Amino acid sequence: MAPHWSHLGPDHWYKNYPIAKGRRQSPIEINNKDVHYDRSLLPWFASYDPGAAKTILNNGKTCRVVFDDSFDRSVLRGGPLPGVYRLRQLHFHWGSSDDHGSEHVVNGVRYAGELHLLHWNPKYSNYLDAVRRADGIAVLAIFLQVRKTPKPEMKRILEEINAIKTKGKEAPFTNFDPSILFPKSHDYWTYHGSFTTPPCEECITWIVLREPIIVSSDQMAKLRSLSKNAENEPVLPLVDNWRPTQPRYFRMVSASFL
Ligand SMILES: COc1ccc(C[C@H]2SC(=S)NC2=O)c(OC)c1
Ligand SMILES: [Zn+2]
Repeated sequence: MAPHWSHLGPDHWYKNYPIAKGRRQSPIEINNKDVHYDRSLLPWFASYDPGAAKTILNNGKTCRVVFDDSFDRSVLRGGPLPGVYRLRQLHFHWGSSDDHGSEHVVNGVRYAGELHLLHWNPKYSNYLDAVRRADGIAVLAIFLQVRKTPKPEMKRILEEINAIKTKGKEAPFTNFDPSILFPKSHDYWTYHGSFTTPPCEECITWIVLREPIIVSSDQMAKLRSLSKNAENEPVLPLVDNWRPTQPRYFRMVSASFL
C-alpha cells in the first residue's frame, strides 16, 4: 500500500505532517551570497564495508540500496559530524528529463539527479529513535550531472534496474562499496534540514558535495524506466521524485572551501 500522502503533492504534505511547514525543511537553494566559509570545518571520511550491502529495491518512490546497520560496519565521520554515523541506505532523486531532477539547487543550477546516502547516529538506540533527534541523521548528497560519458561505477546499480521495475520488487545487492560513486573533491556545503519526503522530520545534518558525478543521458533514462506502480497495475513512470526547494529562513549554510 503506497504511503497515503503519496498521491498528494508536496504542497499538501503539511496537512498530515505539520512539520513540512517548519523552519528547517529541505531541500534548499544554496546561493554563494548566503554561504559562509567555515575554516574550522573538518574533512569528512566514509569507511564502508562492501559486505554490508544487502538488497536493492523499488519502493514506488525511488530506487534504494539498503545496508546492514546492526553495528558500526559502514560509517561516515568527520566534517560537521560529532561522531560516526552508520550507513543505512542510499537512494536517488531524478527528473522526467535531463534538465532537472535534483532536490538541492546551487546558484540556480538544477542537476539531472541527486544521490542521497543516509546515515544515523548510533548514540541513539535505533534508526527510528534517531529520526526524532536534531543530530540523528546525516545525509551525504551528491549531484548527478549529465555529460556524454557514462559513470562506470553506476553500472552495478543500473544493471539491477530490470529486476526491480515495479513497486515492491527487491533483489539481492551484495559486495558493493558506495564510495566508488564519490567525485574526486570532498568539498561540501553543510546545513541543518529535514527529510525531503513525509514525515519531513528536521533531523538531518546535510553534507552536500560541490562536485557532481558525471553520468550519461542513457544512465538517467535507465532510472526513468522504473515504474511507481506495482506489477500488473497501469504503468506510471517513476520520475520527478524530488521535492521543490523550501525557505531557508535563518539557517546558515557553511562551506568547507573558499
Ligand atoms: C522516516 O523514514 C523516512 C522518511 C523518508 C525517507 C526518504 C526521504 S528522506 C531523504 S533525505 N530523501 C528521501 O527521499 C526515508 O528514507 C530513508 C526514511
Ligand atoms: Zn532523498
